Amino acid sequence: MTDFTATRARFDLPDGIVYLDGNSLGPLPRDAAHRIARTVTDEWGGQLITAWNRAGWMDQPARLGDRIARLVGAAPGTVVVGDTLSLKVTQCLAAALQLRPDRRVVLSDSGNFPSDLYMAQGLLAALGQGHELRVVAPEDVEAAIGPEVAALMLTEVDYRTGRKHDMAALTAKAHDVGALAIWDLAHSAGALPVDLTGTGADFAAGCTYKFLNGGPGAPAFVYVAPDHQHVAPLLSGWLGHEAPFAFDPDYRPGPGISRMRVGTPPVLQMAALEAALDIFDTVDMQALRARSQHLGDRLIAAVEARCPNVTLASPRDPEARGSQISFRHPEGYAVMQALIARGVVGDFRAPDILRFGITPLYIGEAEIDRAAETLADILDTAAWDRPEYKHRAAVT
Ligand SMILES: Cc1ncc(COP(=O)(O)O)c(C=O)c1O
Ligand SMILES: Nc1c(O)cccc1C(=O)C[C@H](N)C(=O)O
Repeated sequence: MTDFTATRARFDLPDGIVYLDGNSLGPLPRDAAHRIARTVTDEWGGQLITAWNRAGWMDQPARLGDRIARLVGAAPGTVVVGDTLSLKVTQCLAAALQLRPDRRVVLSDSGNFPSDLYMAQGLLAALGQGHELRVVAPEDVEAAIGPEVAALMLTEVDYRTGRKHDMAALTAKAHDVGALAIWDLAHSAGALPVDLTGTGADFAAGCTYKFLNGGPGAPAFVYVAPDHQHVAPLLSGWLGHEAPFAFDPDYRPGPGISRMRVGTPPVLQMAALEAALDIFDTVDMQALRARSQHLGDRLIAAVEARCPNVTLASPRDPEARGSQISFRHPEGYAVMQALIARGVVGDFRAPDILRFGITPLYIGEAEIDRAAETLADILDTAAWDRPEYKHRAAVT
């Protein structure tokens, strides 16, 4: 059982706001400010350099990794936090290619987040071994998994539509042809149950500032299946070294997942993430999923009943989507600005997608209903049709 009234009380949300953008940046856990203040004042201020040992800063990436491991169905010692998701995906891809030296194709899909594709392009070019990044439509991925594929590199939940891949089936298909599977869990971790061990995923990475609520700039996490932890890391930074404080000029990878560390961990961000993960300690991910599906269905039903000019962009089947609902409208950007002006915060993704994150830890039926009613009113009255709502900001 999960008490969602209790989890709601653990977030500091502005009054009057319906926050449906936790799929991009989670809100502030109430304990985070206090936890960061304590890290700043008692640890940084009071303990200075000794805090790396006394306050446990140096081991925090592994401790937080183990806490995230529980949420993504991974064993202790298989997850570590640090760096950004773009970098962690790159490390995963490099490791997978090292394990499949005779193959030259990396298979991904057009629903993947562009940064993953960009990083793959950069890595493959730098390797200079003639690898091809093959990008197919999401629905064509399964058929495209063939014996030439070294690695399947996918984001489980599409950032635009919320469409969810079948991680177990695609990983199994990849393994059938001798390929490895890398999963980006940016829109999965903290949003729905993930079973990295059970699906046999080879590598995975995710960010902690979305559904996990670790705050802007919170570090990413990376998962390496136990069988692959012997691979030499692409980014051979000193904190992934076997003995960082030996200051040996030659790199020797550290044991297990520790070799996926690169450099100095973000101590203040980790303090915030720790506070966010405390909330997840009280959460049953199956209960979270059930409530997310119910709230998503409710939003779809309310919007479709009242807003004939928007079309559903997410799968109608709750099992086939993650924890966001997207709709299309030709004036989506202006409509979203009008919604935000009325306190309903979602976001927009080009060319025409209105995105609403469904986050049961702090969103309930009342917020879903208010969002749908506000959207209907904005569309009925064309309240979006104002120049100030059409002017695009740098960050959308
Ligand atoms: C699916 C996905 N992958 C990768 C990224 C990039 O993450 P980062 O900016 O932390 O590198 C994002 C979001 O920014 C994302 O949604
Ligand atoms: N990481 C972000 C940022 O630094 C600024 C604005 C947005 C983001 C995001 O995470 C976007 C997100 N990946 C998305 O799904 O669109």
